[in-house]
Amino acid sequence: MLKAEGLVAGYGAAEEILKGAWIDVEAGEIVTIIGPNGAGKSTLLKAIAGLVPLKGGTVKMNGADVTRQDALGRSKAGLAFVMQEKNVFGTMSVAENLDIASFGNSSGMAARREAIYARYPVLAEKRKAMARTLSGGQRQLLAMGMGLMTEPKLLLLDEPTAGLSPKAAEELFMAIIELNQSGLPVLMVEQHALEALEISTRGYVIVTGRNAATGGGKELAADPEVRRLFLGG
Ligand SMILES: Nc1ncnc2c1ncn2[C@@H]1O[C@H](COP(=O)(O)OP(=O)(O)OP(=O)(O)O)[C@@H](O)[C@H]1O
Repeated sequence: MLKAEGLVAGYGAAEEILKGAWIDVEAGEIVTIIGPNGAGKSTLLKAIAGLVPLKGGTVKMNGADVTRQDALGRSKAGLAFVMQEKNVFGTMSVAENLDIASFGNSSGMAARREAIYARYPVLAEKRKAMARTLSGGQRQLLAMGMGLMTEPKLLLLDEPTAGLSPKAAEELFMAIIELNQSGLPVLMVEQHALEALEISTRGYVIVTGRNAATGGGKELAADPEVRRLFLGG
């Protein structure tokens, strides 16, 4: 489904952050990227989504080369990227946030919004509330709902549980599993590495912009070296 190879990217004149990283996602998978702070995990997701310009490498979606497409083109190709922070418009209502996420594809917008309300009743209850009044977990559901408004083929989530209480984080992981079971593949970056790997079909370890390890989610979560390096033993 997603095949990203040899990605080289960074910010301005500084040393490249991504130095040849690669990621595959197959249909039906949840794939998690873990690694130390500053390894380039978020940059990797942004490079896949077209939000950081690539200096090398290719990104393919379902066999189609989207490397030269900008972020909107990649969204139309089926990629939805949910940022870690500032991922909703705080002074707009829940409904307005969902509608603005339909930018470029307004036909059938109301039906898609209703489908998201059916999936996340809490958003239906709060449809007129300003997004800034939502709890952290509700805000993250709204941000994912905004991604779903584009009818993606692959959902990219950058640290979806960041800043959430343990209970809210667990609920969000459940929401990610449910989304995946409804047929949507997910590629996420997570600081809660162990919990995320436990629900993932596969995982990648990224260190200083390169692939350091890859394997099944549970297998990586149980790997003593991964545990020592990233999970505190
Ligand atoms: N917009 C930016 N401009 C300049 N440098 C940036 C920018 N965004 C990130 N960086 C730098 O790129 C490097 C990799 O950042 P990135 O956020 O991709 O890492 P990460 O693995 O996701 O880290 P963390 O786990 O801490 O979020 C860091 O040194 C960071 O300071």
